[in-house]
Amino acid sequence: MPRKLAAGNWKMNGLRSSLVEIQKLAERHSDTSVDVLICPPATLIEACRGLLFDIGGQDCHTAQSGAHTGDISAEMLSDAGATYVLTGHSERRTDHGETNATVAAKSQAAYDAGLTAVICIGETLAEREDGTTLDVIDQQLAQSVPDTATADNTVIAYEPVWAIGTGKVPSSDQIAEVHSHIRARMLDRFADGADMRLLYGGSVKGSNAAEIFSIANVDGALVGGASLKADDFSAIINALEES
Ligand SMILES: O=C[C@H](O)COP(=O)(O)O
Repeated sequence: MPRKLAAGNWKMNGLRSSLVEIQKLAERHSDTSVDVLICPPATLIEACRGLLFDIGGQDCHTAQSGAHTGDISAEMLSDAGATYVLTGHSERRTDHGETNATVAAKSQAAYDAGLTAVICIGETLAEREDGTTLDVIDQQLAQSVPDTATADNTVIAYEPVWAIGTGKVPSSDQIAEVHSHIRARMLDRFADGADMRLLYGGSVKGSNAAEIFSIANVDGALVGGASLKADDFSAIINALEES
């Protein structure tokens, strides 16, 4: 059985004053039975050192150093105390034109720096409505997940683009279909595919978390908005612990 993981992506939110939310969460979940990951903005990673939880970056460059103004490398994230990094989040794919090939290169850079990559995939609303969801997922998995992926260095996050920040959540059957499809592809491709953690992301809240965590092959969640406040994220962690 894969280890359960509750991951919070703060996106471009959070000042030093927000660290109190992580401290509160750490106090409440000091004996948690699940893995908890917080991906704050890069400016706060160093300040999170020593906290109870795993800390991750939200993106990294394909190179470890060089003339890339404004970018951050996986090695730098690791040096600041991160152990994970998100790659291929839909906001990076959409806003920054990241292709599957870029996502694979960033994920490989993460592995090379000793980080675990949380590789994000998911269909748009148009693709869902066209009935091409599983084809899109297949292509993203084939092209974004490096051949060097293992259950230790890789987490797959299924985030339907239309469910991110919208309050719209796919039905349990829709999540189950995609997660079982991803599991089958990971089993086909990797010897330890059964242990690779598969997260669902998109409008996860305390009120829907238990239902989502009851779905087969859902090993946790990648949470945006509801990870910003300790009370909200705590309810999701509780639901994962009880699942
Ligand atoms: O990375 C997190 C996802 O984009 C989900 O965001 P959300 O929980 O605000 O919908």
